[in-house]
Amino acid sequence: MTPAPFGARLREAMDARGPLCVGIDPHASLLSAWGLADDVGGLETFTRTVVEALAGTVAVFKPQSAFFERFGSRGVAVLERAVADLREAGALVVMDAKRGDIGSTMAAYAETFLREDSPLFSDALTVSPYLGYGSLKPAVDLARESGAGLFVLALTSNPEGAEVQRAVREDGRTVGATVLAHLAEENAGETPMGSFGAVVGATLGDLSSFDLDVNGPLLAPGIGAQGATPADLPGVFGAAVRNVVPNVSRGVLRQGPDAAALRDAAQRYADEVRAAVGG
Ligand SMILES: O=c1ccn([C@@H]2O[C@H](COP(=O)(O)O)[C@@H](O)[C@H]2O)c(=O)[nH]1
Repeated sequence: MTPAPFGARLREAMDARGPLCVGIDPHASLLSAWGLADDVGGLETFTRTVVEALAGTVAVFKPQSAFFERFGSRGVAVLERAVADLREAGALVVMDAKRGDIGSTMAAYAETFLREDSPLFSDALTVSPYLGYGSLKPAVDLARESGAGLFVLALTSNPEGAEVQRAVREDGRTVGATVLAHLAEENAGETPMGSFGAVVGATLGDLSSFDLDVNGPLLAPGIGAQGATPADLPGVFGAAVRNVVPNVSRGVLRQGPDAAALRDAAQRYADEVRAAVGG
């Protein structure tokens, strides 16, 4: 049986656990700060500690695939196990792999992360539209079929993103605004919201010149280590703040390896998000 669409499952999870997304980014510097070796054993202990501490309370996790791929197939095995354990505990997993390629290759990426019987099947995947939004079609189609979702890079949190995303097209729209418009089309008519979200950095200040009302989720990295705070969210997202999934990775992970300290940090961010956006 195909599960409910990602957008509906995400809304339910946000209502039940709050919208916070905790990133699992096992940087070498974090492994070292936790007293772990920069090897697969350290990666495994780090990941298991985060999963065991937070999987029962946080709504969404965003493992950063790069930090697992760094260790080759054994690192990917740690990632597979984390995805399975997080989902088993009732959390949603957004795989941050930022895939994007010509359509025929995109289809293979989609099978890797969005086909239900794949070992890396995730509730949603981050993808790049910068080979043209249409190149993402195989991922959109498979996500619809498997009840998964996508988060498409629209306005990223890093300052370098602007040279591409704020470039103005011949029709006068920016590239980022065009990505947002595509997402609004994908999500048209979906309730409670569609499954095709945008990545929009929490670091970007006032975005009122963009139409963020895509009737889908907005994954907002940049809180914590990159300088944004939960209090910034209403100013950045305006009315669309109700669909924001704020991500914090290092801001939480730096509090480890103590499980209680990780839980406290995630709870503090969750409380600050609630105070800022309501709910
Ligand atoms: O625009 C983007 C898109 C993705 N990211 C990713 O989010 C986390 C942020 O980590 P922090 O430690 O909270 O800074 C990381 O995995 C990035 O690759 C982003 O930062 N900005």
